[in-house]
Amino acid sequence: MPKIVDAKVIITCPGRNFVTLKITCDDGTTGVGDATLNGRELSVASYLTDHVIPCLIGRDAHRIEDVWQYLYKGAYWRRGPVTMTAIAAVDMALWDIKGKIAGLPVYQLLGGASREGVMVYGHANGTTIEDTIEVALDYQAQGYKAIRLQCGVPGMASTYGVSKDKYFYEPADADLPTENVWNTAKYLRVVPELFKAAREALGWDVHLLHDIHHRLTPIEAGRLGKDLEPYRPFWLEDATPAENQEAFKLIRQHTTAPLAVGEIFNSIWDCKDLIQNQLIDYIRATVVHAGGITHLRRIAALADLYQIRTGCHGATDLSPVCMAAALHFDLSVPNFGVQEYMRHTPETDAVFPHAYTFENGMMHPGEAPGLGVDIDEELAAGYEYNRAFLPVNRLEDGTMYNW
Ligand SMILES: O=C(O)C(=O)C[C@H](O)[C@H](O)CO
Ligand SMILES: [Mg+2]
Repeated sequence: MPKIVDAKVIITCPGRNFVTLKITCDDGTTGVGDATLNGRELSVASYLTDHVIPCLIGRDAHRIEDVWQYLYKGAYWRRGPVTMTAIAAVDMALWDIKGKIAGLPVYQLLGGASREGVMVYGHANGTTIEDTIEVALDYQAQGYKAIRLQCGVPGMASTYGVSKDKYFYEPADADLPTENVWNTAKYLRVVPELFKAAREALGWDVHLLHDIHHRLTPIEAGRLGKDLEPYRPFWLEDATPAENQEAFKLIRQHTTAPLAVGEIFNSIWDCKDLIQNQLIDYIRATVVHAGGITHLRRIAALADLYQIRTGCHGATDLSPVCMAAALHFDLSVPNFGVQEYMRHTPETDAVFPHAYTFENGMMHPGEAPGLGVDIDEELAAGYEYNRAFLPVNRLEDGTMYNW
């Protein structure tokens, strides 16, 4: 058995913060797992270093399911983003080790490829509708088959999804949270205009997505869904906060726009009712925040019973380690839908050398044994942790709102 003899947490900031777990076995095999929880990074680092790593030393690295159950049930305090991100990091690292020892890419251990490649969507953003369309046209020219459209809202200084850079979206940007301002009525006017312009410019052969980022009430989301139906959206993402899973019933009663939710979910219990009542079409839970490959497969298996497909979150705060793990999962899972792909900066790509590739709107995890991604520790050490927060959002009268 490959015995775990060492594990450590590596924190680095090649343009943004990433937390990585690296596990070493007695035969020298190493595995990596992403443990990044945007804006709350150090809590997971401490959870791993102070509470998980001591329990890993001496264990059989091949017993992935047993280690998962040991960390989940053994914590007593189940679920929650910090716990589940820490478990995910261990899980990813153990799949990486198993693949390396077997001499196989992880997707082969998950049952092999169910498709030739993984369709990804890019994030096209701009201050105005025209700017956004220009970026979307560029994505289309690069071969993207699916594009998420986010534009500024006239009369509002800033909003989710619109960054200073056309191609890199990075919301965590300050030593303390930035304050955004929100006006639902203004937003509801601009998005149908954006989709109308996009269909005129991009045609009908490309999937168009939109992220509402938890900002509408269910009835407002129903209204927006109806307004967008003529433009055939691929999905509306995070239409309303999902703590109350029943809320999605109301949206469903009013629109046939497909619904995607789950990037902040951390366990199957967050989406059980949404799935079993067929209130969504895509589940966006991710490898890093929802308990690793092991738990995400369980969520996907439940979703498959109800013809719900996967659509994993893949923003820049999910490291290349998570991206690699997601691609192995995506390639193998029967009910794959789409994968988000926000490219990382060259500095991040250099710290995390990886085998995955992008070509013509499709990605592939590559054939390297394990996850096919590593961390260059020397390079990582050159980028010191830099505290950053996600923004907060207030209504125009100052009321705290959903970001
Ligand atoms: O990429 C997305 O869909 C997002 O909603 C981005 C998130 O705001 C971001 O990953 C939070 O850390
Ligand atoms: Mg989102």
